[in-house]
Amino acid sequence: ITAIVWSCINTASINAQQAATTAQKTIALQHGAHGVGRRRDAAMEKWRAYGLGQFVHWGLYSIPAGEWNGKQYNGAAEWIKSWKEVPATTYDSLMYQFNPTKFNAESWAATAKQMGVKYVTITTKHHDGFCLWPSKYTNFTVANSPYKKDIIGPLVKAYDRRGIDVILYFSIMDWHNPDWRYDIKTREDSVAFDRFKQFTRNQLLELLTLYPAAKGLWFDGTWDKSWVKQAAFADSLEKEMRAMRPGLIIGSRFRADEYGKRHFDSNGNMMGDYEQGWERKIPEKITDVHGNDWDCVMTVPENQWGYSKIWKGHIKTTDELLEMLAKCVSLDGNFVLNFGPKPDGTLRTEELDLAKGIGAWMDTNSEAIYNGEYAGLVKQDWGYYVKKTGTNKIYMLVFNVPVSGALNVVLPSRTAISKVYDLGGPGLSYVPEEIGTSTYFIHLKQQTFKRPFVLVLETADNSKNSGAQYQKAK
Ligand SMILES: C[C@@H]1O/C(=N\OC(=O)Nc2ccccc2)[C@@H](O)[C@H](O)[C@@H]1O
Repeated sequence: ITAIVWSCINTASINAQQAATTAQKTIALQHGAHGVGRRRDAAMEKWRAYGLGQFVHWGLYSIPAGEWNGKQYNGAAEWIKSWKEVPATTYDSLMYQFNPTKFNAESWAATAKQMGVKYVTITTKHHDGFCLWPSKYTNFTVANSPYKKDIIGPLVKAYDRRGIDVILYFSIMDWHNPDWRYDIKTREDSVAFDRFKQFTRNQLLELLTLYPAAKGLWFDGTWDKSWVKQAAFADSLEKEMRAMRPGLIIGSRFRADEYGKRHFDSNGNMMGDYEQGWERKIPEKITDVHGNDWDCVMTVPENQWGYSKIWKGHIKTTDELLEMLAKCVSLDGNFVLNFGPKPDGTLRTEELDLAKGIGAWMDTNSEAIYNGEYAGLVKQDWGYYVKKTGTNKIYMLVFNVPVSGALNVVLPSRTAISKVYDLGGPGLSYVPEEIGTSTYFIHLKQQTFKRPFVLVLETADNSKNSGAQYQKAK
């Protein structure tokens, strides 16, 4: 017996040593993630519950709309200033054409409200450097356009008073500012970029001061070496902004740690409050999101954020976008759909139609989207599970009805379905057929469905009658 005991002790100690060596050693970081795991304060709990958001990309790029001197730009319309065919000064003179006479912040916000969005991310300044607010740190703003008036203020007010939270998009990269650098190679670069850093700090503090209702900042244009090398500056600026606006929400794209690691620091911990890497892509499974909050930002065409006259390639339909929304919420994320308003300030018809279609579905089914989280159930082909935060209510968002008409549900053992009903069909309920321990078929009552629909599962603990017999499979 002694020999057996000794061999067990030896095995255990060898396993412990192996575990220590394989576990990554934690690196001491000054400017890495400042928290591990999810923020649990009210502001972040609210962000986590949004489910559906709207992105708005609007600026001077909306005027050329992907075309220059009659030629189509192959990239994303909001990047047209970077096209070699476009002289920067000629692009910048578009400021003198910016006059969205039909712009109406209230109508944009009303469209978003009807669509069912809970937050909106609005471009204040994109990579081209044009500011949609009258910044006092540059002349390249709406104040010097024929339009003259602030765009951001009315938008914040119109959305906020409808209960839609506003997040301000801000591009660090600024092609208009002569002090912008892609990398810091010389003394001159360093002197210029120090001026640029102060300009950036001034504009961000200005935005937080002018628009105190804004709940967060969505940073972009932070991938170049010049900014990646500013770990200390960016960290201190983030701290300053958070101190100025308690509860402020900032994603993983803002800053790098002192080893240049972005989104996840050198110890693998996420920077910021939520992961911002899901741009035009959606995680496949829950392990892809590493237990973090995240949102997916999505375009209607393949890759156009700003208004583009011609939408090439596949244009996503209402049901495709609803399935993306369902998938995001089922995996603990939010889904943010982009709108690229026209230069006159109106929204394009295709986007208005999508907003109406999504809104109509949300009118019936939004309780399966808001305050939703990963249900922890075995994924089935028919669609997506969403669990209502803080309850045992589970929603089945059905997009693919099997030819059998029977939806398979596998629950954790000792859990039973106590009730099933259709969120959309008043009084339409189901009696599931139990075909194994905590395994069921829900036999749908109709054969064809034109739209995605939601069933509500109420579950109960049935550990007491664990030996329960189940109905003979029919
Ligand atoms: C929301 C989009 O954000 C951008 N760029 O996004 C990224 O760079 N995405 C990215 C890059 C590397 C990894 C993951 C995502 C911008 O250039 C674009 O014009 C648009 O505003």
